[in-house]
Amino acid sequence: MNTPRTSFHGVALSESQRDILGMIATNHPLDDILAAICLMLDAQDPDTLCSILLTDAQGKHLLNGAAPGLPPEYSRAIHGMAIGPQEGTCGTAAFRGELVVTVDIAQDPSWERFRSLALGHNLRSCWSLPLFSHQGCVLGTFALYQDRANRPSEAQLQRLTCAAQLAAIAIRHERDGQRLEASEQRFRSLFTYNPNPVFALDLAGNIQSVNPAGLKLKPHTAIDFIGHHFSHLVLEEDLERVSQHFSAARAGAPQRFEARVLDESGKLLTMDISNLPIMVNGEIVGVFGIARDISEQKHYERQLSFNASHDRLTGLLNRVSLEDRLILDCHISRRRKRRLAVMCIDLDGFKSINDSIGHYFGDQVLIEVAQRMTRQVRPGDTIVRMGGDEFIVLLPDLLRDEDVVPVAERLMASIARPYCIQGIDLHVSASVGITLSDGHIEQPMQLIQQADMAMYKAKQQGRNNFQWYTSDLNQRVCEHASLRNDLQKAIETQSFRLHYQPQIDARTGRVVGIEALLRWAHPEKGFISPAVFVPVAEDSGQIIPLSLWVLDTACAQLRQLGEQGITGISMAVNISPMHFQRGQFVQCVQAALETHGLRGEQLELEITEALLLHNAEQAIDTLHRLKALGVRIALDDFGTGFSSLSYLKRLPIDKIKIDRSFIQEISTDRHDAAITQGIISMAHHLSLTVVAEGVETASQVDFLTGSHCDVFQGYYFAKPMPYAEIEAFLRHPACLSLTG
Ligand SMILES: Nc1nc2c(ncn2[C@@H]2O[C@H](COP(=O)(O)O[C@H]3[C@@H](O)[C@H](n4cnc5c(=O)[nH]c(N)nc54)O[C@@H]3COP(=O)(O)O)[C@@H](O)[C@H]2O)c(=O)[nH]1
Repeated sequence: MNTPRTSFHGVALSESQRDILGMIATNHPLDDILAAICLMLDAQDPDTLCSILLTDAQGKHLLNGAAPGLPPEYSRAIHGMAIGPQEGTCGTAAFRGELVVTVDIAQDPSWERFRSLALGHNLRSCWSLPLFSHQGCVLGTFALYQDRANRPSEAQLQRLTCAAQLAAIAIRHERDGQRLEASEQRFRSLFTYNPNPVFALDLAGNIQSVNPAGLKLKPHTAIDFIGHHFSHLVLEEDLERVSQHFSAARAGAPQRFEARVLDESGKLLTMDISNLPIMVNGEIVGVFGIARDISEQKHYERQLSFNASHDRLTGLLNRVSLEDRLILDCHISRRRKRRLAVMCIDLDGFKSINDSIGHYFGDQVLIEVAQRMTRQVRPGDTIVRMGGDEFIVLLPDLLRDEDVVPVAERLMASIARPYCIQGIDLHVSASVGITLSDGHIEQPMQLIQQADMAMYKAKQQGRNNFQWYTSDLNQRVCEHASLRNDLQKAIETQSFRLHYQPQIDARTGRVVGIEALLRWAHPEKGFISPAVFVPVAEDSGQIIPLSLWVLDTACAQLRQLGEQGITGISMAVNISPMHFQRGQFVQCVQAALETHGLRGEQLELEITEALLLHNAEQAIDTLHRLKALGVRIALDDFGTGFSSLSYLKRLPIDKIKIDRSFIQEISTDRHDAAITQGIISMAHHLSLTVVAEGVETASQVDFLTGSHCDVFQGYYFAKPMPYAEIEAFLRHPACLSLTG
């Protein structure tokens, strides 16, 4: 080896060391530093030649680091040598992780692959130390070669160790720098490309940096962000809470919370914010604020919760919200020592709107009803749509019980005003049930039941009125419910019968018609009057199947009478307003006539004025269609309803039936007598036949005959009777006595 020999000088070494450390500190390229270390060592010990090899990225091979004294051809040849148990001195040292001394390359079995190469360059001995990272990974090797078989002296080993340490420091420094740079780049990417706004705040809460997504919040004032306090971004109402979270994060506890900010356009955004402490060398130096815009999500959440608690059609609260509101209102009235009124409001005549002109019109009426009601109550009051046409109103702050009356009256009056929908005038009214409480009630929902019972009473009282809850109502409502159940069973088992009552011509005394009257023999309670169960069936809708059965049976038995040779009489059937108002009513009548082979004139439908209360135009149209079938129409219970004469002349009817209440006192009460005579005379002017109902005495017959009444019906002639009896009765058509 022809390298100059110089003696070892400790001082010189430490100076060179300082130089090299300086190079490291000033971030010289690693190649230069490693070469300088080698040159330093080569200069110190001319007997040796240095080589620094570095592990590749996979840690499997050694690559040239620096070896300025070694023949380049040799360095090139060993570049990429494997790390392994028998891979020359360096490959083996890297593999074992310890100093490996090869005294004689010519003899060493691990030099098999490179022996001739080494010997050809006059390299005979090699001593190699592995270089380690902080984590104990092998970074490379530092080796000394000599041109003779030899082992290292103590001083040489010291120099080797010292130089290897310097090389390790340089390599670590460079790798740490690379790692730091990579980590910084990764962090910067996370910051820059984060789709959510990210703010770095100092400990005082001033914005130090903001990413592009954050800048978008207020693009025109972006520059103003930096150095400003985060409070400029936050909505004032949320500021105190946000500051508390910031302080907690600054104290080391990561925070997550929601807050509202205003964007550039003044739009209010709801943000899901994370506040994370920024930790540097174990010290908190600031806080990251990472915000995610959840405005849309919040919007949907609000919508979902609104839908869950509100009625879609009217926007009022729905049934789900009722109990909570009621509990709250009980609490309010207890605390303020006020009265709580609960009103149950059910619309009268609403079903017929739905049934006759369709749900669109029904919906529009409900929307309008909700708006009108809302205008009649105070902001602290509650209106709930229970479903269908039923509403609950809660008034939690009444001074006295009677204060509910004007509210109920206002509500009823506002509901009763006509509804003009697509040019069609519609009318509904309201039946209102009221209950009162001081808020001290264990089960507040009982108040709803009480108001409901009172509302039912209002319905029974003729609708369009309000009624108070009283304790005896409970009993009646229970009876009503049980009657409804029994009715259902009776409908299913067809347990009804029809009785027939004759109608007598006043001039001839002959039977000109019979009226079908429904009869129900309850299995336990015995005979129940239709005056009791028909209204229940009307309320529950059970009247429809019942009415259909009556129509069909009456037609079938009239046909049967005809087959027995009993002809020339008509069959009168009572028609419920609910059935009449159904869209299919005319078709039902036509079908019954066809099924039983009857002519229209053989059937007489008895309707009441209640039919005309809601949508009279529609009712008149239906009557015309029935008349077109030949069917005759009688106006029943005349004199008890509103008996509007203007309507009467427009109605396509054939008869009026004077109500029994007038006939009863006809001989003794001159007012009833006068009214009856007036009705008869007016009806005749309109070319209508007059039937007197409930004729019981000869004097009544005399008076009515003298007043030119056309037809009589009543116990004086015959009570309603079953089919077999009416058949026998009609088989012997003797003229009935028309005088006492
Ligand atoms: N929708 C339907 N309503 C019906 C049907 N069947 C009957 N009803 C209605 O029920 C009410 C009570 O009827 P009812 O108990 O049958 O009473 C009728 C007669 O029995 C009774 N009547 C007849 N003559 C006399 C009498 O001289 N005195 C007296 N005290 N009562 C008498 O009057 C009732 C007949 O009423 P009307 O129908 O008005 O002619 C009643 O409102 C029935 O309409 C049905 O199938 N469907």
